[in-house]
Amino acid sequence: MTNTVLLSSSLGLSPIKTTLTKNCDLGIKRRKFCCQIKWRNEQRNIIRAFMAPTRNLGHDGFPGTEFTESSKSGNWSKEVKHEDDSDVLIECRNVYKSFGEKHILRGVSFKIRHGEAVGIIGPSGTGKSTILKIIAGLLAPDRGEVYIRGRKRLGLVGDDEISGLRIGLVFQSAALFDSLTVRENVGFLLYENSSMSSDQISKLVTENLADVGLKGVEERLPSELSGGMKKRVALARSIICDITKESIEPEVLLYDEPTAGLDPIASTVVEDLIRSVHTKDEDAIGEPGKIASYVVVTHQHSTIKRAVDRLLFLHEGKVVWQGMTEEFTTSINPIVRQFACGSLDGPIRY
Ligand SMILES: Nc1ncnc2c1ncn2[C@@H]1O[C@H](COP(=O)(O)OP(=O)(O)OP(=O)(O)O)[C@@H](O)[C@H]1O
Repeated sequence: MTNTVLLSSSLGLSPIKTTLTKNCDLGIKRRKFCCQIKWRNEQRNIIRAFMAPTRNLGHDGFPGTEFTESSKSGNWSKEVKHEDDSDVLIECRNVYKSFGEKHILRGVSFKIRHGEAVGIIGPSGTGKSTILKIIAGLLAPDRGEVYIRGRKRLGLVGDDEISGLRIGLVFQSAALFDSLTVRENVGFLLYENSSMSSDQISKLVTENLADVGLKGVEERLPSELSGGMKKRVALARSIICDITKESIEPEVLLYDEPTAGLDPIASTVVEDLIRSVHTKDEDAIGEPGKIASYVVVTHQHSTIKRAVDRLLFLHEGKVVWQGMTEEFTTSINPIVRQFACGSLDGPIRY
């Protein structure tokens, strides 16, 4: 079984992060808190990936895809036509999620296909991070289903019967372990869960850091890195995998606001990095990326334009619009128009 790299965060995994950070700060070394990590790992995604065959792609990059925006029916969600669904990696079907009295997701449906770079946008508090956690298997929907390569997910990520895809989540904060070096952070799961030697892991860490454009930072502590460098280290940690396994599996990466808090240039670096680890692109050392598909939750226009091809707009618990990135600014959907220009006038109320 292969552990998906799930990174702790201030968002969804606060118990882990809190525990880890506390232990790190107390100077307790990796071996001690690995018991906790191992316990948590059992709840992590342990999913095997099988890459769907490459297909003949249409002009928009997706097989037989056709988008039409129609306001006549009152349904602003795009009609998407596909020849077949054999390349669907993840599907959310009519997903509902409430927290107490707060009904956050109220029938969310969409598909993520092999090779796609998808953005999820929408007003604050509309459930974007929640849907990412549901896709990653960290949260269970109250109603509705999540299908992973056509197989219905039962329960959370620890279920062994879930198979077909490794799903990694890169949280909003880079969430590196404070008292571990960059090398230990990036190689963390391999040190703990693989049969690779320290030398092998060390070499792989250096290669993965090079993939994200970082050199010579292996022995630094996170506190010695800039915000943008931390995000890149987190990205390296999310794409590293055990090379001694028979098949090196592609995976889906979910990014929760990867450029939040970065200056425009650092954002561009991270956006290009997200592109470069995609199988359709090349990483910093000219090799094809390892990520089959990815989903980015973002508020940043630059990230929308630069890092994704297709958008899902979440509002009041539903996908109210979807379309290609270039259609975002020209859409006649009043919700999208208001959001695109940041107007106070329109259907979105704060
Ligand atoms: N574990 C939880 N317990 C209680 N409420 C929660 C929990 N997780 C999320 N929520 C609430 O659900 C709503 C949606 O949260 P979520 O983080 O998914 O929104 P978001 O669209 O990602 O927001 P933002 O764009 O501001 O990051 C919020 O009101 C949040 O407070």
